[in-house]
Amino acid sequence: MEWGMGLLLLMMVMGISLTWFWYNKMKMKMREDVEKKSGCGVPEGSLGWPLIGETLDFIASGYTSRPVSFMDKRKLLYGKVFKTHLLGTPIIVSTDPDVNKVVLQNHGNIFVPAYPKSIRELLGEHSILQMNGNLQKRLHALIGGFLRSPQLKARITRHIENSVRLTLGSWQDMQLLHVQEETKKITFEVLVNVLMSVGPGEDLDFLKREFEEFIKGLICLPIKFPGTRLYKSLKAKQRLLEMVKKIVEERKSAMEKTDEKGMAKDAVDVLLRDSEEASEKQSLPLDFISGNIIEMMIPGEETVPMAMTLAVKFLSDCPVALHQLMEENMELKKQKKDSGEDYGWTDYLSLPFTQNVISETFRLANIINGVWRKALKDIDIKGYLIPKGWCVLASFISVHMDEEIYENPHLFYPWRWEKLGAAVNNSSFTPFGGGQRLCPGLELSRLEISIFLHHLATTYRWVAQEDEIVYFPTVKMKKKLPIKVTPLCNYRYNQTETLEVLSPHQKGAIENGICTTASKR
Ligand code: HEM
Repeated sequence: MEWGMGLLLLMMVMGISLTWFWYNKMKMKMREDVEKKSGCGVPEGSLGWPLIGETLDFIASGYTSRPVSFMDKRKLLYGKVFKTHLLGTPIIVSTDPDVNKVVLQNHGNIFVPAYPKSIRELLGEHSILQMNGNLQKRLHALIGGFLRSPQLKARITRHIENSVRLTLGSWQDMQLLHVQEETKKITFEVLVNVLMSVGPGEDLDFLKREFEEFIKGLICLPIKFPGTRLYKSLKAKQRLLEMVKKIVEERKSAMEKTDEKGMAKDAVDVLLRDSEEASEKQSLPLDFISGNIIEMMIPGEETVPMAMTLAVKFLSDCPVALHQLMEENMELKKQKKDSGEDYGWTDYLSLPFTQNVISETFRLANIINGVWRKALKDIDIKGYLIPKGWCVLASFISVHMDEEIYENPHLFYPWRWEKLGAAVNNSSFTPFGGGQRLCPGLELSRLEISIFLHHLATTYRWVAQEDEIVYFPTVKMKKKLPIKVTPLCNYRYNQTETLEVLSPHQKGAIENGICTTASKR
């Protein structure tokens, strides 16, 4: 028995040693071949252990308060672009804004999206997030044009306001609430409205339930049989597809019955109209439209509520910024009250400090920390060779946390944007990606967050409980950010211009409406 165990152990050791030897040999050969061909070098770096590479170190850094430490360590050893091995793939990581720019600007002939297998399975090959070439460009232009249009922004502003007011209103009677959960209520409803005009009710609840089940499988083991996570998520996608397809079909037959051509009311309308105008060969099949409507929910579903949650977190930790944001928003609220006018979408986006808070939140939060691409051919960028077939991670977080670009990069300091100028997407600031895949939801996201912050800051004061940001697999608050709120009419400014809590008696004496008591004017 003992002898048998010994032999087994010996065979295992020999097996591992042989694999290691073979692995290194392949690695060297691959590198020599490519370098010989091109005359420039594959970036330096280590591929780590067989199979797992450096994945454990990468994941471990995602559970610390400095997820960028994985990149920083290697940047020091090998330079701004290095190779490693993550999540089962040898990969070249770029922390250099110029290299990232080339990767993002490429028109799909050198770099194509490369998601992990579970994501690929769930998206399907016809998803805008995976497809390449003319069809991606066409879909991107249609959706981007619709989401950026002033008509949509004007209409959706009313909708977002209602949704925000309803949610904030429900906070009055809550002892403790979780910002991460509450903000999702607002943004999911807005997203579904923009994509397919489904309002509150049973259909919305069904979509929310099934969508949550669907996205649980985005990062999981790519094993597909009854009972596995991936299988359950694919089933949820099927149920979602049935419902969305029904909506699309009903809309199409309604369109055929009328010649009326007003403004498209949602993404379903946009895609159906484009199909109607296109020739037979180019028109988009209904299954394709339904699938893409669901897939477009993925980038919008968690990102916006997380940005709102993190803005609340950063502001709670920085009372000076919170005070300035409140002042600015109170001023707008007073103007609107005095003039009796409704808010327009431009009102929300024209508050400079609030916009700087939002940019700083995006820079620090890194909700999408980078994008993965695959090289279709050998390419040399700034003297770094990226060989055909290799994956590239254009790391946004490393650029956003680079102290050569941002002074004190780990500090929440919205005032930096006053010096840096308007936070437009450029190669050093890419929370929404760039190039031909630049997020079409960029402006809508900023508008939603601005409206949320305005109504929050002019309705409540809050105290946040201790909580931490976790960065892996996606950015989240460990405890969903619990806060206690107090309506702002319970406060007023005292002579030292700080807010003080009013007694019930003082409060009762004020008849001037919910927030005017807090205003200094
Ligand atoms: C804070 C909010 C958001 C962030 C940080 C964000 C970030 C991003 C990033 C980085 C990309 C580029 C992916 C790549 O290059 O592979 C992207 C693409 C995309 N986003 Fe967003 N996004 C946000 C909100 C939204 C919203 C609200 C929508 C929809 C209403 C949306 C729809 C899309 C779509 C359809 C794409 C794919 C574009 C294409 O490949 O052509 N996003 N987003």
